[in-house]
Amino acid sequence: MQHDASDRQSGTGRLIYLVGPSGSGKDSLIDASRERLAAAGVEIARRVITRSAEAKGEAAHGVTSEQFEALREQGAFAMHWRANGLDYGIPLQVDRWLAEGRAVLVNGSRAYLAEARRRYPNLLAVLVEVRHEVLRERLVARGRESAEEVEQRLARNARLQALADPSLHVLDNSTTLETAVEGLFVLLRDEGVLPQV
Ligand SMILES: Nc1ncnc2c1ncn2[C@@H]1O[C@H](COP(=O)(O)OP(=O)(O)O)[C@@H](O)[C@H]1O
Ligand SMILES: O=P(O)(O)OC[C@H]1O[C@H](OP(=O)(O)OP(=O)(O)O)[C@H](O)[C@@H]1O
Repeated sequence: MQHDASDRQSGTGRLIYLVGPSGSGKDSLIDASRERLAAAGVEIARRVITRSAEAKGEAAHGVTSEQFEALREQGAFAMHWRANGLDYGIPLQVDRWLAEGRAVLVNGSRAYLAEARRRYPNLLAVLVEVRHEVLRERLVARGRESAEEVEQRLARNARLQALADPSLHVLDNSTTLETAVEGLFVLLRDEGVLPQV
């Protein structure tokens, strides 16, 4: 049967919707926080992406466009969007975790934020930000995209920055990853996702 996530209740758990420009450090922050998040009972959604399997530095599940389309038709995704010439899907498992009352962290898209909020009205939106000059350096240093793709990502960032959502909680990752991890945990405690220590 085909599912449409908009038909479903979002459950009682809290969705942590992490966004930010490509290269701002979302994946790095998630990786660096993984053990502490697990210990705190926060689940992390594994994205499905039509990115080639050789792509470096990605903890996502890589599929072909045909496989992605088949999964979408089967209703395998709680959310999905297209950006940077790629399809991204968030597995339906997220809704099961939320229904169990668990907090779930998702590496999301800024362009999809309004739709995500419509589906999960109590989501916590967190924006990972870095200074502009740092962003270019990090994208180039990551070495995953071509020079043209890096420019396209920077241009997309400039466009999306203009649409900044005032409800976003900003987390700076211009300095060390440890500082950003600490900031994430402070935010999760301040927002009541995790208990105060
Ligand atoms: N605080 C940081 N200091 C230095 N390098 C970082 C930091 N955070 C991320 N990076 C590096 O920047 C690049 C982009 O990070 P990544 O996590 O892939 O970003 P995103 O998932 O947002 O696209 C990677 O090469 C990563 O190792
Ligand atoms: O609408 P935007 O906020 O621009 O986001 C669009 C997509 O780009 C980012 O993924 P990307 O493939 O760049 O993954 P990465 O940045 O985590 O490597 C982000 O995780 C979204 O899936």
